Amino acid sequence: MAADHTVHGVPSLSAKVVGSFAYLTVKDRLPTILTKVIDTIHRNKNKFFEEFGEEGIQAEKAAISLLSKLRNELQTDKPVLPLTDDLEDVDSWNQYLQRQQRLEGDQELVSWFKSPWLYVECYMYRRIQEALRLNPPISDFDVFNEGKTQSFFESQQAMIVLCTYLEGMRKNIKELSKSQLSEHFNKLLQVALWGNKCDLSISAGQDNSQKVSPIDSLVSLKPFILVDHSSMVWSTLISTQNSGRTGSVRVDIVLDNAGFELVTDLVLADFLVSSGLAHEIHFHGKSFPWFVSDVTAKDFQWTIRQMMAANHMWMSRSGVQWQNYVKEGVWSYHDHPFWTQPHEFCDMAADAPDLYATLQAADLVLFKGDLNYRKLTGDRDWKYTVGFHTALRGFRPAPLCSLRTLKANVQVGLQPGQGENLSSQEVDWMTSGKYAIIQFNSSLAEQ
Ligand SMILES: O=P(O)(O)OC[C@H]1O[C@](O)(CO)[C@@H](O)[C@@H]1O
Ligand SMILES: [Mn+2]
Repeated sequence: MAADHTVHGVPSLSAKVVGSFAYLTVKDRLPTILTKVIDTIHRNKNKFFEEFGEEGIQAEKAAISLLSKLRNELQTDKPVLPLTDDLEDVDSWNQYLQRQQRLEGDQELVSWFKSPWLYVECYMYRRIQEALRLNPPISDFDVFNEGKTQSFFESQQAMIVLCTYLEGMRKNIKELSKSQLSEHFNKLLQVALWGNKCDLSISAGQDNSQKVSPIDSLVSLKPFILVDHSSMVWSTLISTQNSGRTGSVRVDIVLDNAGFELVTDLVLADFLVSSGLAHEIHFHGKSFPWFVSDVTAKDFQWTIRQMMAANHMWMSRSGVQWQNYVKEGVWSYHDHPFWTQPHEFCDMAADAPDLYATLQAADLVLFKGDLNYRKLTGDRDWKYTVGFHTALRGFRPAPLCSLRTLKANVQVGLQPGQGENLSSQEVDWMTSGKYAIIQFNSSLAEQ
């Protein structure tokens, strides 16, 4: 299926619009990320030496040299180059480049500032991976690991609050009425939503010792949820129970960031299982380090181990419970190369039919975070009032819901005038992470 730069006249967001958020990201934010990656590799020089001797040092130098070259290509708007490493997704990436080239036509080569933002930003993370893959002794080094670990430890206080809430509820969860369950569900759905904001702001403000509860802050955050379809998500879960089906209810969570956000997702998943609303949770993560803080298999396992080892009774008890869920297969972690590719999700059925079929087996799919929203909507310059269903362009493997704080300038499904009002009050409302959506679509028609 062809990616199209303009769908029904709706263009992809791109750095070619000078001054746009895409432009500022490609011009300033991406080179800054690359500089930090280079610095991280350099700071770990001694570790590479200890592990691999002189070969480790050579690999460190060679990787840094490839990344500096990458930064230079980006900053001088050079053509996007084919990948040359041995990962399983190389052909798919190189075919995608050809696809983009066909859309560009003969006149212009695909390049950093001219092509769709979604494509070039994803490509940058894949090139970081290439720089490591081409230098085998350090191929598995996660350049974003330090930040992810730090985010986990900085939000301990908020995690304790969440685990205490969860363990308190677990005791008599089977006796709760439907309306009590629905209240807990709404709270934990919102916690998972705001977990996408940025850890510290929801956890304990600037000061970690000040114990602001992520549960208590939900009330004051409520006005910032621009679209709230949580009742439809609830109805979907309940209807699977009422339909008299014998099979088990399965919820898939397409994860976003490690650290506090992942813990909020695991707390929600635990609630779904322990309440009996779901019987199986499939988590989908990334197969290599991606967009700075996204969850990989290692992060997933590390997080559960850290929880188990925590020096707090309820936190470690939650960790033990989660480890059991994994052992029993009630929870499972999956990755698929498609999640670390640049495709809009409407391409999934054609380009990753196995993954699409996997999602079709779910009763509900939750998509966490901003990047997943950009991929759901194709990262296009949609009008605010266009329906979510329209923007999904046929992507409907199962009833789905996006839980996302706004960090990029794409938003659909707003009320007439809502977007314009926000724009007149706050220029950066779409990118600051202050606003959020719980946006649902079930298969057949516009909501
Ligand atoms: O982790 P999230 O919520 O997907 O956020 C990452 C987002 O941040 C950005 O870098 C923009 O701020 C986007 O490229 C990306 O969509
Ligand atoms: Mn992310």
